[in-house]
Amino acid sequence: MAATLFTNIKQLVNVREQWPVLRGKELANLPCIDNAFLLIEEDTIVAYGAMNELAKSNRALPTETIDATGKIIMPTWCDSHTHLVFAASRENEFIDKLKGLSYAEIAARGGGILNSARKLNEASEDELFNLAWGRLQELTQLGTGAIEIKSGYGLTVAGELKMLRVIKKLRERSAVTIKATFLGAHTYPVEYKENHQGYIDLIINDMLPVIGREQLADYIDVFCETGFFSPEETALICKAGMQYGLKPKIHANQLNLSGGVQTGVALGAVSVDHLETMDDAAIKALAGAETIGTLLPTAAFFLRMPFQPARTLIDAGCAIALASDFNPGSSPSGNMNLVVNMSCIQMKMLPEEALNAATLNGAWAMECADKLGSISVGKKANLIITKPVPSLAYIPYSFGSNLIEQVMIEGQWAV
Ligand SMILES: N=CN[C@@H](CCC(=O)O)C(=O)O
Ligand SMILES: [Zn+2]
Repeated sequence: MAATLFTNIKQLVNVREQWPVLRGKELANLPCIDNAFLLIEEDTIVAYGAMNELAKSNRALPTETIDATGKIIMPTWCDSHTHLVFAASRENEFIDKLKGLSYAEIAARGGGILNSARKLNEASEDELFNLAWGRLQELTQLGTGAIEIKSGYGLTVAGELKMLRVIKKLRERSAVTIKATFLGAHTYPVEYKENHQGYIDLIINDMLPVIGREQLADYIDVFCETGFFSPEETALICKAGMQYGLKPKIHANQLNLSGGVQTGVALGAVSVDHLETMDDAAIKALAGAETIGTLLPTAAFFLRMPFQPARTLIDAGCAIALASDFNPGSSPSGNMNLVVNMSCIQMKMLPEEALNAATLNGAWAMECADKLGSISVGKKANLIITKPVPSLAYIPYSFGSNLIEQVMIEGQWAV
């Protein structure tokens, strides 16, 4: 059996025998072992501890020993909110934004999501797969070992199914853990601008039955936002998805107090995501729920919006995850290292809180915490091995540097 032993690890990070979802104060507790060893067999973590316990661990000598002096080893990032499958970048809109147009104004001119939808419907499944595959390889090198990917740039029956089939193929061919989310309710297509119920009927009667039959998605998402889908429409669509076993994960409270958080909580959503615009009622609803609040700071950064109130949410006792929102319109980067940097710098999260939110709570927001998100015996060997670094806090502190030396996904080196 192939085994690898890492020795002399400066710090082994997020080591847990139990891995509950972390909320409030618990987020600041990041268990670590200094001067540690870590043993993996095939694709699985089988032992770890302090170096002085290695002799006692009573294991046969592994086939490979790697000296990790000066380096940190931690679980790979669990990025629980992305739109990784898209046909083309949108840097022209970026220029429009630099010239002063708002996100809503660009959307009203047929840009934004509708622009991506036009291009996606013209692209072939193979083209979309190849583009998404390239992005996934890049993100793996940046330490992402689990990722959620949404549809939502099709907005037609054929387009939405094409996106979900691309995600299915990515899942079949990649060792990265991938979860698929159906986001047919991302916006109203032009032809349904005055006929919202018609598009909702298309989602419920024509898209969901095929998605259910072919098991193309794990989750259902709705962009619950003023000018997009109302809380009532969101609930209707999510309930229809739930009939096919899809659990809700909702775009909520990005641009306005949309009611998305309360709607998501009432539906028992796995997560409500974005949360740039929160009031006391939304914070209270989230704090009292199992639902995870997923913060997407790079989207707030790119759109020059106020950052999510991470401190207030944590102090209120919410469970917080961090994700990239990688998409061509509002977050054209899937770099989770940057997400973690930005969460500390702009949202005042402590390094420990940000690392927990981007690993274990991200895994919970994709319901894969039984296999990923911490260094635990029996979990997958999905590991980030850093370059030599002075301390853990150096990771969010030194923004812009690539501190990752190697990434392991299910026991194999990512190349
Ligand atoms: N807010 C809605 N959806 C995406 C943006 C999509 C786009 O602009 O293409 C988001 O999460 O930010
Ligand atoms: Zn999104």
